[in-house]
Amino acid sequence: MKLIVVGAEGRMGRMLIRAVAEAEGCTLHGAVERTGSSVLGKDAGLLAGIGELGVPVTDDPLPLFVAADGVLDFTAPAATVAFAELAAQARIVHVIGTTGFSEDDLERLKAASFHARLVRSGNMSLGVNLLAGLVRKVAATLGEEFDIEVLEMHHRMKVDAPSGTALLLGEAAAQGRDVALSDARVSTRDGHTGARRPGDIGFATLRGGTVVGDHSVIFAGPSERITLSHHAEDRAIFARGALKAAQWAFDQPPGLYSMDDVLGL
Ligand SMILES: NC(=O)C1=CN([C@@H]2O[C@H](COP(=O)(O)OP(=O)(O)OC[C@H]3O[C@@H](n4cnc5c(N)ncnc54)[C@H](OP(=O)(O)O)[C@@H]3O)[C@@H](O)[C@H]2O)C=CC1
Ligand SMILES: O=C(O)C1=N[C@H](C(=O)O)C[C@H](O)C1
Repeated sequence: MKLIVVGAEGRMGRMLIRAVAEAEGCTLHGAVERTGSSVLGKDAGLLAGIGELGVPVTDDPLPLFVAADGVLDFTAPAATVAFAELAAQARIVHVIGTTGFSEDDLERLKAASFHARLVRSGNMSLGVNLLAGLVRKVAATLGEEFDIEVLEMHHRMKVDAPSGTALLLGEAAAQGRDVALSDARVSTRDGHTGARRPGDIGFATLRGGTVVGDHSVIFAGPSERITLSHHAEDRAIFARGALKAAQWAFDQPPGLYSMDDVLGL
């Protein structure tokens, strides 16, 4: 499978270049960075620290997209929406790990999925997607006397909050309770907030250091508490999931898919 990595210089971009170069049946077809980036023209393999691959980083995605099978995209919302429109024109697979989308962005991704095969998830790891299933089940089993709080911590460079994973886990809890997350979500508390509303799903965000990604869903009930957690130790887990998603989507019709579809959960 001929794959392009966009956002090649990023933390995930460099990890993805390494993962594609090592994966059986995959080749790195291209590497893209934004116009003005200091790494344009540099070899993608050297950028990723694995030796020359003969793939220079470019800021011109279109010629690459038309001759590729898929694109791995962990960039930023505006960039991803533009790449999805190109993936739709080229009728290829677009694996989207980017987080922090607005409702309008999500509508545009949906439109692109009429022609492209899109797989989008706030977390591409096996562990988090399994955890989401557990959260859904526990939330469906426990009543509203158990308060649900989602706690996350990430490295100091992360730009969006709550994390895509926290929202994915919050969605799972809301599905378990058969409510809309938008009605139950409480993302900020400051000052005299009053008592907690029954049924709220709260989010708390910590940022600092080099933490790859820690998430806990706490079910706090009368005199007892259940905590379900995931700790990401290496970004390789996200890259592995993204590659699996690309290979799975290769045989699918156009559409918007999730990691549940990819993993058969
Ligand atoms: N779903 C998942 O499993 C995971 C999701 N993520 C998400 O992936 C995204 C990226 O994370 P991370 O790698 O840490 O972030 P980085 O900031 O390290 O990397 C993003 C890269 O994308 C580049 N970029 C931005 N806009 C464009 C553009 N228009 N064209 C080409 N390249 C562009 C950035 O360039 P510049 O610096 O010049 O802006 C940067 O090099 C985030 O949204 C994060 O939350 C991260 C890990 C796992
Ligand atoms: O920005 C990150 O680093 C991560 N982003 C994703 C998120 O928003 O949940 C996934 C992972 O936790 C790392």
